[in-house]
Amino acid sequence: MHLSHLKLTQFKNYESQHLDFSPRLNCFVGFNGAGKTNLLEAIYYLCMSKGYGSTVDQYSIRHGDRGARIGGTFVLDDEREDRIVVKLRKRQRKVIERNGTAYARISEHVGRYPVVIVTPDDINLVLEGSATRRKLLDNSLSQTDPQYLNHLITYNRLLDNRNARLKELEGHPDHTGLLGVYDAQMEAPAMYIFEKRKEFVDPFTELLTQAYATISGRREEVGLEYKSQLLDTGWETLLAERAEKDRILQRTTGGIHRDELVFTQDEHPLRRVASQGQLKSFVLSLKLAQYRLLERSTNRTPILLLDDIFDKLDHERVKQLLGLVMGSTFGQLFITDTDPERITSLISHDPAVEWQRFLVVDGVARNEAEWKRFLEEE
Ligand SMILES: Nc1ncnc2c1ncn2[C@@H]1O[C@H](COP(=O)(O)OP(=O)(O)OP(=O)(O)O)[C@@H](O)[C@H]1O
Repeated sequence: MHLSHLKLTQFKNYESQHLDFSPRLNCFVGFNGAGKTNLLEAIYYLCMSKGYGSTVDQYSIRHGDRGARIGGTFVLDDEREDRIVVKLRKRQRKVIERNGTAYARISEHVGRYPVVIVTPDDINLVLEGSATRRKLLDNSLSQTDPQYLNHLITYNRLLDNRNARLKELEGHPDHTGLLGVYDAQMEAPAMYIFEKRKEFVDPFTELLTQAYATISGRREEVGLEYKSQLLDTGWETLLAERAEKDRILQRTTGGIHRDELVFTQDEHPLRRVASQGQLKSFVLSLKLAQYRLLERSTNRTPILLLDDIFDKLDHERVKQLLGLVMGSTFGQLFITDTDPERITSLISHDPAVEWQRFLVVDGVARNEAEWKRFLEEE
């Protein structure tokens, strides 16, 4: 599977942009702030129906405009084409269409066109709080199981309602029984998510170990452990045990929103024992394991987006990573770089790799032939 075409209208710093891509490697080259990452973001929108990280839909609309449109054509393995359009409008629900028909639920879209993004911020998977690691779980499982995403959306909505109710009560007992209603409604989504997260760990760890050995060539054994309050107790008991604490703290202290993934190196907490280099290798391995897991579960080759890897990763690791992902077992790649020569020198030794380089200047991206024509016409 690959993305053959991208069409942007009023998206971030792009007014109007059409791009045709290579099925293998595509590089976006340009100065800082030119709009390279915005192109990766647009591709991510097409696959995941949203931007990555903390991107907010409203801020993806070009300043001063009232709406944005991202259109893309995916070519599937049997040569069929799927046309996807994401429409963002100020203060309105976003609409996603597949071959001209809008989805009733956006969760029906996620997972059809699997994607993995590698960014310098990935190091936060190790350094920051547990929410970033739950996102890794949720991102992977949402792409492989539409039910998972539906349950997650339901759970988060009920959790918000429950927390709002606890605040409203200001530490007093709930005589209306509303909290009990939320508790009962949360059980099915919570247990579904818990079971899926538990099942995720073993196959993922195996892929992680393989990826780490390839990237680092080292002997340390890396792993991960899933921690959940639900491993020790059932849903009803958990909430009953925490009822008093919840009332006093005015928030929900038990549930799958408190789950944690613990990363280990030779059975020690990774963060405590790993060197900087080992941390970076580990984080890349997480993403490559995610890639393989998605490939296996969706039966499609995911799209791989590599953002800013040259500026933040050391040269050796970048070389190793590129050598790996340009191999025949990977699919379509999109890479950003500020230096037009660097990427060329790294990949030009492999004539088998079909690639396309785009120069990005202030919200305009063109391949080399297009730039030449444009400059001749000027
Ligand atoms: N909603 C928006 N409307 C207009 N411009 C926007 C909008 N959101 C972001 N931008 C602009 O997009 C540019 C940032 O683009 P992007 O992050 O893609 O740059 P980049 O080429 O990846 O840079 P770097 O090399 O620094 O990562 C900035 O100039 C920013 O002002």
